[in-house]
Amino acid sequence: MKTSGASASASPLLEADRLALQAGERWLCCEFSLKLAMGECLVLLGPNGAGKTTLLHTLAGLRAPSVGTVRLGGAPYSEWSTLDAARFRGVLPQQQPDHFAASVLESVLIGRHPHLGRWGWEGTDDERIARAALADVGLTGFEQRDILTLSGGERQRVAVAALLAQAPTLFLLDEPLNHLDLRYQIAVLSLFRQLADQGRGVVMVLHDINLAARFADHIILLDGQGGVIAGDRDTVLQADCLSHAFGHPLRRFELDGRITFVPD
Ligand SMILES: Nc1ncnc2c1ncn2[C@@H]1O[C@H](COP(=O)(O)OP(=O)(O)OP(=O)(O)O)[C@@H](O)[C@H]1O
Repeated sequence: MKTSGASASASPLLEADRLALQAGERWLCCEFSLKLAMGECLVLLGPNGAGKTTLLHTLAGLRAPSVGTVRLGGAPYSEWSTLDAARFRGVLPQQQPDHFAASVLESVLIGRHPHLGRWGWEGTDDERIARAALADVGLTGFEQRDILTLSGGERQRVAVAALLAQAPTLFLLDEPLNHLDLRYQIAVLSLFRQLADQGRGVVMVLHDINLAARFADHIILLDGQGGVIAGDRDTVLQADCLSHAFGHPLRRFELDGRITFVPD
């Protein structure tokens, strides 16, 4: 069981060593390594089916790597208890499955479960944290709404609020911008960027290259044919690499100091 906060805080939040991933018969990516420190944001980019979700799930400890190792806070997932891992890293899935009616507040309070005491009751502190998380995603006033009545974007923001309430050190986000309009795309990415700047770590799958250019420190670009380019944002975000990976020509512009890629 991983319980040593001291060693977890001294190590990189996340490390992958000589990682390679396979789905069925197909190799999604050749061997590569990564390290994510506190304060950093890593974006996973690539075309549909390239293996971004598979990679995110592997980094989250939800599936074993085909080759190589993953270490969370300095230790392999096998040394973490489920509860300690849930306190240290939180995952935003690509889809939010809702099978039962529940209030928005109850749904966000699920994020507090790894922190509850022995009897599993949520206290006033948990409720305060959940309400603050709802405020962070612009959903104050939605607390008593049935989750099944929400729009797609509202539901996505509830999922983000539940993850904020979980308050992990490392956030792993699979397409966090799903269903969000332009304003909330920027708001949600700014929120996670701020959390990274305050010392957390963020790994996220994005489809928008320009938002990746704006918010990432590091990029892993999967080309869909097993190729991987991993490195600093400015090293990886080159028009030729991106055009090759996405199978469509892109041009790079600099506008008011901001890098922008435009498809031909
Ligand atoms: N059990 C399996 N057997 C065969 N292929 C699989 C299996 N599981 C996943 N795949 C394939 O692995 C590939 C990677 O899937 P993944 O969901 O990681 O891609 P992605 O980059 O996140 O794609 P998207 O952008 O479409 O969400 C896909 O082509 C998928 O069909």
